[in-house]
Order: sequence, then C-alpha cells, then structure tokens
Amino acid sequence: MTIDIRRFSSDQADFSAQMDALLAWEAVSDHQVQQIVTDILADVKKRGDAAVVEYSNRFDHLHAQSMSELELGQEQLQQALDTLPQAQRDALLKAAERVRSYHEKQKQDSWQYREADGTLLGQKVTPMDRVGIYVPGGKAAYPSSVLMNAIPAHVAGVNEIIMVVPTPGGELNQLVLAAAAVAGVNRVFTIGGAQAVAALAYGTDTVPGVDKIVGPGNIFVATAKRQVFGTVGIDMIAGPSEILVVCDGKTDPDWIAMDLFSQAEHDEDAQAILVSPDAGFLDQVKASIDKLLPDMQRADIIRASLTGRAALIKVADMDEAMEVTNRIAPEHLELSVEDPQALLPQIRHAGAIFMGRHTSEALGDYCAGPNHVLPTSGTARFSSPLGVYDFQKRSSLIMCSPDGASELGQVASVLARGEQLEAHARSAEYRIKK
Ligand SMILES: NC(=O)c1ccc[n+]([C@@H]2O[C@H](COP(=O)([O-])OP(=O)(O)OC[C@H]3O[C@@H](n4cnc5c(N)ncnc54)[C@H](O)[C@@H]3O)[C@@H](O)[C@H]2O)c1
Ligand SMILES: N[C@H](CO)Cc1c[nH]c[nH+]1
Ligand SMILES: [Zn+2]
Repeated sequence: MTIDIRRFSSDQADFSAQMDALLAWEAVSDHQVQQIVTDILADVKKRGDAAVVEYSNRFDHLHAQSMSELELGQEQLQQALDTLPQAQRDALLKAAERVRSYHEKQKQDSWQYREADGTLLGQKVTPMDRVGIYVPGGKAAYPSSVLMNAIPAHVAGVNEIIMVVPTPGGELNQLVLAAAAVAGVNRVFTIGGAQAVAALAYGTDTVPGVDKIVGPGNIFVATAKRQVFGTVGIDMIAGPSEILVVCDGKTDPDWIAMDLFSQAEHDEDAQAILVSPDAGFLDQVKASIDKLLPDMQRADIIRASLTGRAALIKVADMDEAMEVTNRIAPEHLELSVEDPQALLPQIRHAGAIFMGRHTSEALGDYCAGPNHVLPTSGTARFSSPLGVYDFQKRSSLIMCSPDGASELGQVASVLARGEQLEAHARSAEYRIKK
C-alpha cells in the first residue's frame, strides 16, 4: 500500500501557495481549556497543597491523602539508576557526560573593564536560584528530555532543580527517575498538568516556588505555562517535532526515509520534509517510505504525520534548497550532502543543523551533546536551543570615578532636562565638579 505524501516542485506556478499551506499550523488552545487552566491556577494559588492533591487524584487516578505522598526521595532516584539494566545505565551516563561537557562551553562569565577616567563598567552573571522542570507523564515521558532540561540548569549553577512528573495510575517511569538522578535533580514531585505548573509558579507548603519553569507538556501544561509567565520565567512553548532533510540525492534512500520517520513517530502533528534537486531521488525515498513503514512499531502515528504535514519538495538547485530551508526555519535540519560546510553560510534559520550523511538527527536527540529542546514552528527565526544561558541572568555593573561622574553628569543632565525630569538632572548635576 503506498502512502499519500504531499509533493511539489519549485517550478510550479503555485509553489508559493504550496509552501504557505505547508507552513500553516497553529496550536489550538480553545476557550474551554483556557478557563479550566485559569480555574486550576487560581485554586492552587488559594488552597495550595490540598488543591494539588485533589487535582492529581482526579486527573491521574491516584489516592493520595497529602502532598508528602507525592514526593519521591533521592534514594528512590538512586535506586532507579542502580537497578537499571547495565546497557541502559551505561548509555544514560554516557549521554549525560556528553551533554554536560557540551553545555560547559556555553557558560557565560562575568566581565568588567575600566575606562580611561577610572570608571568601571561590567556585567555580573548569576544563576537562577531555583528552577522547575516539567516532564510529561505517560507514554510521552522521555528520559533524554530530563537530561536536556536539567543538565544545563545544573551547569549554570542553579541551586535547586525541582522536577514534576505526573504518574497516571501511580505508575513510575524508572528511566525518568534514573535520568533525574544522573542529571542532578534535587526534588521530584509526582504531579502534572496545570496544578503542577501552579505549584511551581506560586509555591505551596510542600512544593517550593521556582523562578523559571521549563519543559514540554500537553495543552493544559502549555496553557498554564503561558498564564503563569510573568510570575515566573518560562522557556519556549514547544510545538510538534519537525525535521527538514536537504539531500543531494546521493545518500541511501532508506536512511533518509528513516530519518523522516524519526520525527514523524513523535506524534501525528509532527512534520517531516525532504528537499532535493533530484526528482528521481524523491521517487526512491518515497519507495523506501512505502517499503519500510508497514513494519514500524508506530506505523499509525508515522502514517498520520506523513499524510498530514509532510512534503517531498523538488528544487532547482542547492541555492534554492537553502531558500526553502530559511523560509521554513525548521527545528531540525539535516544536510545530507557531500560538503555540508559549503552550505552553512547560507543557512540563517534552523534550531539544530546536522551535517553530513552520517549525522542522523536521532543522535542529537540522545547523545551528541547539544540540546534537543529546540525552537519549533518557525521560531528558529528569533530563538535558540535551550541552554545554560536560559538559566543564567545578567546584572549590569557601573562604578563611576569622580571624573567619570562629572563628565557623564553633564550628558545626563541635558538629557534629563529634555525629558523634564528635574530630580534626575539634579542628581547627576550634584556630581559635576565645580
Ligand atoms: N516537544 C517535545 O520535546 C515533547 C517531548 C515530550 C512530550 N511532548 C508533548 O507532551 C505531551 C504529553 O502529554 P501527556 O498528556 O501524556 O502528559 P502531560 O504530562 O503533558 O499531561 C498530563 C496531565 O494533564 C492533565 N490533564 C489531562 N487531562 C486533563 C483535563 N481534562 N483537565 C485538566 N487537566 C488534564 C493532568 O493533570 C495530567 O497529569 C504531548 O502533547 C507531547 O506531544 C513534547
Ligand atoms: N526530537 C525530540 C525533540 O524535538 C526530542 C526527543 C526525545 N526523545 C527522542 N526525541
Ligand atoms: Zn526525537
């Protein structure tokens, strides 16, 4: 059975319209979800632990009497790590080590410099005190995402990392707990949804309030994060996964088909796109897709994703492939070509760029080192992968020498009087040398 994937070519008259249709996707958060979330947030803010326990019992089918039953101790995390099958433990530790050493390079340091008159200017970098990491529950719980969210926070020097993860039916995911142990998570609460976001944002008697909440989740979680933004910081609101592969037609078509599947299998709304100047190669990849799909474990999800939002795009040449790429601004970009370095200068918008035929996106999801939390839905035009910098903040430093204060005072005074702010002007003028 062949699968029906959108296919078009840049020499078609309606190419631009085809591209617009490809990019049309918006997260739906209907009015009802907004209201449910608003009510849960208000209730947790008012009643704290009692409300969190009630919502957790209702939505996750638990029977907890108090919040203390919804916290896991460090020994449970360590035990999860100790009892993992050796191969999984080794892989987790290896991945964590590589993610940590990559992120070490992102650390920003404080700096200062002195001007000729002795005035000192600078920037002081400080980690956040406490951050919250949301880990989705159920089938979508990814231990790799625990590493990708917690390790940068740890490297930044965050004092306390609080993880929340719902456990529908009370079922614990041992790999997630083991990843929390490896990544240096300080406390874990088995709560989820809007009530977990509220507990982190406002704090309760048991759950400490945090400064920033990161991590993906379903529509209730995403809506709650948007609503608490301002009280706390948040990371991006992640959309469905995306992959765009640019191929010169010389990579094994089975490899490319599987790379497209690798993001399509995340969910029905995921997007997989192949761009090539070689029409015959697009035919070959299509044949590989039809051949490989029936045996995939998540064939139904992949099929839904490929028939819904995927595309095979024929372009005139690599220059045009780069234009298409920049227009889409994909979360993941694979350059499956002989000389990816040659294309790099033309790429302006992409979350992560996987260079060369051997660099499958899946390696980046787990263990290459860079973060797998990336901007989606075209937001790579203005945002970046999650990193250490998301857990650090900056304070400006200014220390004027008497000469510096005198000189700057004259400038400030003129500007302040232009704004009709007398106190500003006089405060500056007091420091002008007579
Ligand atoms: N982008 C990424 O990197 C990434 C990674 C993993 C998961 N995800 C996304 O995370 C999501 C996981 O979803 P999930 O539902 O399995 O787990 P989740 O943890 O996001 O949500 C579960 C919680 O939702 C709340 N909830 C469920 N139904 C509710 C209702 N009717 N009213 C109020 N609250 C309700 C409950 O409190 C429950 O604990 C998926 O949307 C998946 O796409 C994204
Ligand atoms: N590709 C996902 C982010 O877009 C991350 C992930 C986790 N596990 C596998 N993949
Ligand atoms: Zn993935």
